Amino acid sequence: MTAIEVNGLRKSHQEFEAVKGISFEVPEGEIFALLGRNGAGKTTTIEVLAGFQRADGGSVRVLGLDPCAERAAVRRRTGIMLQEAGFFPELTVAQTVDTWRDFTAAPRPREEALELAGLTARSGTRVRQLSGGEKRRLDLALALLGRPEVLFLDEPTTGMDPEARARTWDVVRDLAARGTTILLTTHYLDEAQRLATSMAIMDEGRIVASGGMIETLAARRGQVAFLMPAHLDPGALPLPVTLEKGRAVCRAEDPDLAAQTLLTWAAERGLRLNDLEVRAATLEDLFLDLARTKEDAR
Ligand SMILES: Nc1ncnc2c1ncn2[C@@H]1O[C@H](COP(=O)(O)OP(=O)(O)OP(=O)(O)O)[C@@H](O)[C@H]1O
Repeated sequence: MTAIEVNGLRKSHQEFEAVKGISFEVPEGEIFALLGRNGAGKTTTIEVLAGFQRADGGSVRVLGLDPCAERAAVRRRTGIMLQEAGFFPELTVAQTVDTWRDFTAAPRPREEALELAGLTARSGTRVRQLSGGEKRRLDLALALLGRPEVLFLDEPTTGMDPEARARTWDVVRDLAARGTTILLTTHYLDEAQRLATSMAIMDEGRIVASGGMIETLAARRGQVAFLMPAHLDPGALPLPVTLEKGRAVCRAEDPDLAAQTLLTWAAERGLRLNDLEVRAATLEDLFLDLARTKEDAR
């Protein structure tokens, strides 16, 4: 079943059109990353999906429901973690969770929610004493309280240390494996690449690239990079390279094969290709390519 359907969505803030007719679908149990620079329209899209804002055009469905017309039903079955949470600073973590439990139908036990978010040890700490990353974790605990079928996570790991980030990824993966559909935004491209099964990249309110993560990246060229040997003319190499910050970079559909060609060529000449790196395309490459294409079009 399709858990989230967005069809030609448009949304303006006063005069400014933040979302200009976007469409995508997220099947049940998938992790979908909505990506893009600051101001691309990601949060606006989440706010419409969560029923906080009404679409100006197009349609959205969450679990087959209209988030605006059927707000109560959608709220019961979804969880949301927005960028700015409104907590009461004087309450402890445990008191905050208990307060939210009172407003949640069939909530998880407090200890379970804290455990999932890695906050058990901070249970008695006042919210004002939490670090930024810990506040994000408290947000996650609250978003998970109602055992949501769909979870919206707006920059869930911002401010978290590497360990907390990795732990959050595990929680997200585990929830998806049990059937929860997750739509997340993040500026950490490695995070999106590791977590999401599919993605859409937004720019100025439009989707400029989308698809399955593995398929999208596999269709792009990877690269082989190495320190350019001194006194070697790049034109003499068996494959074309560009020089980027002192490194020779060869873009190739099959980077393993390109590396073999380059290494064999070097060995035959008694040369070493130092600091050799061979890798498939990354989301960061895709982002940079999109930025270059946009720059060239100007
Ligand atoms: N309430 C509002 N009133 C006026 N303009 C708004 C409002 N909310 C958002 N905008 C504008 O709409 C555009 C899209 O904002 P949005 O928050 O959806 O982007 P975003 O992709 O989530 O960005 P970020 O990565 O910075 O969170 C921005 O230019 C923003 O300034």
